[in-house]
Amino acid sequence: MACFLNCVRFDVTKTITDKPTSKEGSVAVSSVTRYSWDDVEALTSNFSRLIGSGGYSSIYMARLSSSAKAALKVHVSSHRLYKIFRLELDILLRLQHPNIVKLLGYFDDSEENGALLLEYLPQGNLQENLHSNSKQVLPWRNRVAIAFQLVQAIEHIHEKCIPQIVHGDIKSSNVLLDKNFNSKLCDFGSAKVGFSSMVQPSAISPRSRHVTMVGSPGYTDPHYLRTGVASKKMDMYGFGVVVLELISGKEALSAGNGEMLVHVAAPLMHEILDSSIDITEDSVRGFLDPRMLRDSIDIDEVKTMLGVAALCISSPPSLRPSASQVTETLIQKIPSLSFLGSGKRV
Ligand SMILES: Nc1ncnc2c1ncn2[C@@H]1O[C@H](COP(=O)(O)OP(=O)(O)OP(=O)(O)O)[C@@H](O)[C@H]1O
Repeated sequence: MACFLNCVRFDVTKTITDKPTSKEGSVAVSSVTRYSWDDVEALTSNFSRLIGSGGYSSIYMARLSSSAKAALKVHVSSHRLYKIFRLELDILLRLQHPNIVKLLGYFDDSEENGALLLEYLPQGNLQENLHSNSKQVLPWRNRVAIAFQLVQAIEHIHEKCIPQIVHGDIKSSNVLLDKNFNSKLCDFGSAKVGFSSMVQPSAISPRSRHVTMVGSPGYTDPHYLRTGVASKKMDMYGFGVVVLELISGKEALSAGNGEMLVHVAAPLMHEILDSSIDITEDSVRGFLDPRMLRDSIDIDEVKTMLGVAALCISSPPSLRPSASQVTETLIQKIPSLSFLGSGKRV
């Protein structure tokens, strides 16, 4: 299992189109509209329908026309949080990828108020879809596709953008789903931009021991927590936790007993990475989300996904795979992903 990702090298064609490298300044932003506050009020019918909320923002339903919906993310008004809005705006203006939420427009008073008009994702976030009892159970094929699309979004920001971007907060509530359950990465308010692989958070200075940590409980890379050094590998750690959520249907941090999924999964992760242990079908099935229809699940695909998760959450970070290595592994080991080329519902 040690060479899990490096052993597989075939000449394959990706099933989802990768846009050419987003060279700095080369992405057309002409289709992004700058709105006035009056426009914002009109688009949201005076903020009449709240569809989501986060630590820094409230998200409202907006209508561009009688049929076209959008989502308006209004950042909390403050001088400090304005910087987060600007960061997210500047990043989204440069990003164009089918698995990253699309920016349609924005409002900016250049002081402390900002809002982003985003494409509307009608199925909400992945966390709700996995953990809310009111939602339909996601079939295995959708879960594999969501992981595949998420890692392609990460590959794009890590390896195909100049300057490169670390998202900084990969978690299931930052993965949105469209009507066909295709995934789109959102929330770039914790991102780090403009370095090749590693950066110290700007809040660290020789004089100050104070560090502004980013990340969410259950998803945060322990290496980052120890060192305060953000890197692409912290995104791969968050991705590994999301893959464990997709396989098990368990929350990254249990609301019931406060247990972390990475701890629950640890014994299985050790077995998966230990090439001397032949992992049994029973132990793999024992970890699967019990709500899924078992008959339709290929156990080798589950083993592949578990192997990816195990490497992504492994420490030290240098042993973790890159996003492109994971993409390649999934393409080679999960042939059913080829259906994604058709753009149809799984
Ligand atoms: N484009 C969208 N379409 C539909 N729902 C959305 C959209 N954008 C955000 N949401 C909903 O709002 C929630 C919060 O969005 P987001 O993560 O961008 O906010 P935040 O303030 O940055 O949150 P955080 O506390 O994670 O930093 C999402 O989990 C999702 O449920």
